[in-house]
Amino acid sequence: MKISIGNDHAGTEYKQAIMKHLENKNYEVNNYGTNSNDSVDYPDFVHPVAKDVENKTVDYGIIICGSGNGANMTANKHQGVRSALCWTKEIVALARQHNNANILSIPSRFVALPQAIEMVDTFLNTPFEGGRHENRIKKIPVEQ
Ligand SMILES: O=C(CO)[C@H](O)[C@H](O)[C@H](O)COP(=O)(O)O
Repeated sequence: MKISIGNDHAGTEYKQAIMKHLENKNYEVNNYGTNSNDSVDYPDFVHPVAKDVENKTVDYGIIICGSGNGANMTANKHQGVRSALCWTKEIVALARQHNNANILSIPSRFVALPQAIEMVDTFLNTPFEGGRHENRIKKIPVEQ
């Protein structure tokens, strides 16, 4: 499974730990940075992740910023992206089961690192339920 990951300065520490965790499990990970704690603008690091998901060159994206909101808003501007801002593993499970979320947005300043890692595992291992949820997600895009 291929995953793209991107973050701002508030997410660097979490990103590094999540990448290590994923690579230990043999996931293929594209890291778009940032890789330092210097202040940056989250869209510069989130758009590349969302483009990969939009173009289906990866299976999933993981994005991290302080509140998760800026990253989530940015990702959801891309066609076919369903990015979910989550702060518990239960919400993550629902985002996969009901919404077929393809990007997980983690608010690093509001969840502990072990919980964030647990959320990532839940995200990657929970299937979409389909059924009644299929029609609903088809209605999400604004008609052109
Ligand atoms: O974009 C955000 C809010 O939606 C993220 O939480 C950022 O990480 C945050 O705004 C960064 O804040 P800082 O004061 O510049 O560190």
